[in-house]
Amino acid sequence: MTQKPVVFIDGEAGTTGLEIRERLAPLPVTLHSVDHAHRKDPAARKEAMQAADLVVLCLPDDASREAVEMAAELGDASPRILDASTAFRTAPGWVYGFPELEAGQAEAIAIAPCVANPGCYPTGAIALLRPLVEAGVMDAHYPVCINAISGYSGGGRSMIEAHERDGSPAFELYGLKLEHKHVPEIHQHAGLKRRPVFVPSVGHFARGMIVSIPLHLDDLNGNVSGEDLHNILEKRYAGQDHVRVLAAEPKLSAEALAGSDRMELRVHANTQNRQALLTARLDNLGKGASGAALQNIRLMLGLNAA
Ligand SMILES: NC(=O)C1=CN([C@@H]2O[C@H](COP(=O)(O)OP(=O)(O)OC[C@H]3O[C@@H](n4cnc5c(N)ncnc54)[C@H](OP(=O)(O)O)[C@@H]3O)[C@@H](O)[C@H]2O)C=CC1
Ligand SMILES: CC(=O)N[C@@H](CCC(=O)OP(=O)(O)O)C(=O)O
Repeated sequence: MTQKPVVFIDGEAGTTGLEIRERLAPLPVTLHSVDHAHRKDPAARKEAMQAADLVVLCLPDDASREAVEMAAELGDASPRILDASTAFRTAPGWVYGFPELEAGQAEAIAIAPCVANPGCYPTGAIALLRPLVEAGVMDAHYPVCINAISGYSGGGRSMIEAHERDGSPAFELYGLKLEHKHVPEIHQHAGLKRRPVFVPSVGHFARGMIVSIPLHLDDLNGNVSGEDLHNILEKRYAGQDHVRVLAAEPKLSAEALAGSDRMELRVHANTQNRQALLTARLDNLGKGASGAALQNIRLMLGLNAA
């Protein structure tokens, strides 16, 4: 009998770590943990890394960078790494953990030593934009503006605690310096040459997300209709379990996919006004974090039949 691969989740008590742990429970892997009291003890974490085939980092960015340095010090005993933070998503040498990104991406993830799990907002934005840029319909210099709303679990333990006490706003725009940490990732992996404007917001609901991108159809190439955009996305994601391209709806609730690992893409168009709105709906903790992490873990450990 072959041995089960050993997985260590560094940050397993956090919001993302706990969700990954739950999703791993039914899979043929051995989970290696560090005693809660020692969860920030570098020596204990390094020992756990040494015992693991795969380390999943569910930590703030700086702690992730430290963990990667720690793993590198193990030399030949260094485990493979899946990082859920923002730290390495545009870093050379790291594979971007979005299996649906393009042909060959899932295969690249399967053999990569280091994989960066995508951000929640970028997952929606890149899924909508990249196929249009690659099809030549959207110029890479198009002035893209992205609006998004997330459930408060997107802000991790501290934001969850703040919202679950009294007094958190029902709806809040943030990132108003227009330098949110996800912009470089969207810019690079969507294939854009011009930096997009990104306006995130958070609502007083636990989980769920909508990313929406308004477009002027006359500023796209090839005199395209909303139906053409839908067809490009539909063809691109045909056969993908986690990404569905669906018909436009009159209304969208951000919470509808809470608890799911799927993402829904739609094109809402007004033919007469030559305008369209692209939308991606997902769970920030599902396809936006732990669900995507599980897709990557399965690929990295060859567990897709399990
Ligand atoms: N929440 C979300 O929707 C998403 C989050 N992510 C990313 O996942 C990562 C984790 O986020 P999230 O789970 O939300 O955050 P949380 O704050 O909920 O969890 C972070 C965990 O890391 C622990 N931790 C902090 N510093 C260290 C350290 N030096 N060594 C070991 N453990 C440490 C924390 O412990 P303690 O609480 O005791 O300090 C906590 O358990 C972040 O990089 C985030 O960007 C990615 C996609 C979506
Ligand atoms: C509501 C909220 O605060 N959301 C977080 C994004 C979620 C996150 O930190 O995760 P990833 O970078 O790993 O996707 C933020 O805007 O910083």
